[in-house]
Amino acid sequence: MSDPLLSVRGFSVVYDVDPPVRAVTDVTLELQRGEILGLAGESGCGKTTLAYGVQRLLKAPAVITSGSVVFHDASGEDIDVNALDPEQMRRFRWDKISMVFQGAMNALNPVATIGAQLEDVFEIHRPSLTRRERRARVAELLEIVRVGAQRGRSYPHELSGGMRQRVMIAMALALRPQLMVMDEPTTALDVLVQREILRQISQLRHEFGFSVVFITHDLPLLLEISDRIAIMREGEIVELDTAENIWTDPRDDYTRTLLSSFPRLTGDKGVVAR
Ligand SMILES: Nc1ncnc2c1ncn2[C@@H]1O[C@H](COP(=O)(O)OP(=O)(O)OP(=O)(O)O)[C@@H](O)[C@H]1O
Repeated sequence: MSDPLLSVRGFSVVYDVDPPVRAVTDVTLELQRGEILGLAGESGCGKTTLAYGVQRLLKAPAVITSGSVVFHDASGEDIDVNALDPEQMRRFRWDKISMVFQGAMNALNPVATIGAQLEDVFEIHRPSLTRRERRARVAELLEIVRVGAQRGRSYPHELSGGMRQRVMIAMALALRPQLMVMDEPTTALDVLVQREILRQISQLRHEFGFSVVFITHDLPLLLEISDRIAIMREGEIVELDTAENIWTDPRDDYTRTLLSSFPRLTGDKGVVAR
């Protein structure tokens, strides 16, 4: 049954430079509640522009030239993202969406403990919580992402890259968003750590019920983790289907070309259980 979280219709973005770059052209897609949607395509095809554009996170020279974005809130309300004023937009982003970037782990403050940084999120965005409640939430989050509550007292440099990226995921989960956008979130990590984190994200979204838009060049990884995959080429979505169908029965020539460029895809499918 269809239960969309986000409906994007006819969405286009142009970078107003000379000559103009049509980065995203007439994209229409529906993201389902609780699903992991992979965005795949070679460098420069417009993945990041699309993912940031629908949250209105792009700055000049980017111009959204057409399209609508509707967020179907868990409360039942439909939010027309284009109609929000800047203050409403800011609150919407914090309450409903979170983002994890490549190298986000390096954005942690080196002179504050992990626990203090997580507590800050609650202090700012959930001011009604008592200190005790904040601490309990932080401990719980650190357990959820398997960093361990006792690590709250550690400074970022005392943790491995994988641990720090888990802390960033904890931070992204803190306010219980309905959508998590992950832009190459694990690219800087070694393959085993990457797998372990992805397996966990997949489990967490079942538990918490959020949807994920997962952006990466790594199509084999997307085939493992995604429910559906959108293949982008030169700003357009050329194919959008279940990971299964993209893997076994790709319809578009470009999808086939992209699949054949990954030698890893000749063997068995990987280990990330969806
Ligand atoms: N600030 C900018 N000014 C002009 N053109 C830009 C700007 N940012 C991106 N572009 C162009 O827009 C197109 C889409 O870029 P985008 O970063 O969205 O692609 P991508 O698929 O996310 O690439 P990557 O995987 O390398 O991040 C590219 O042709 C890029 O050169």
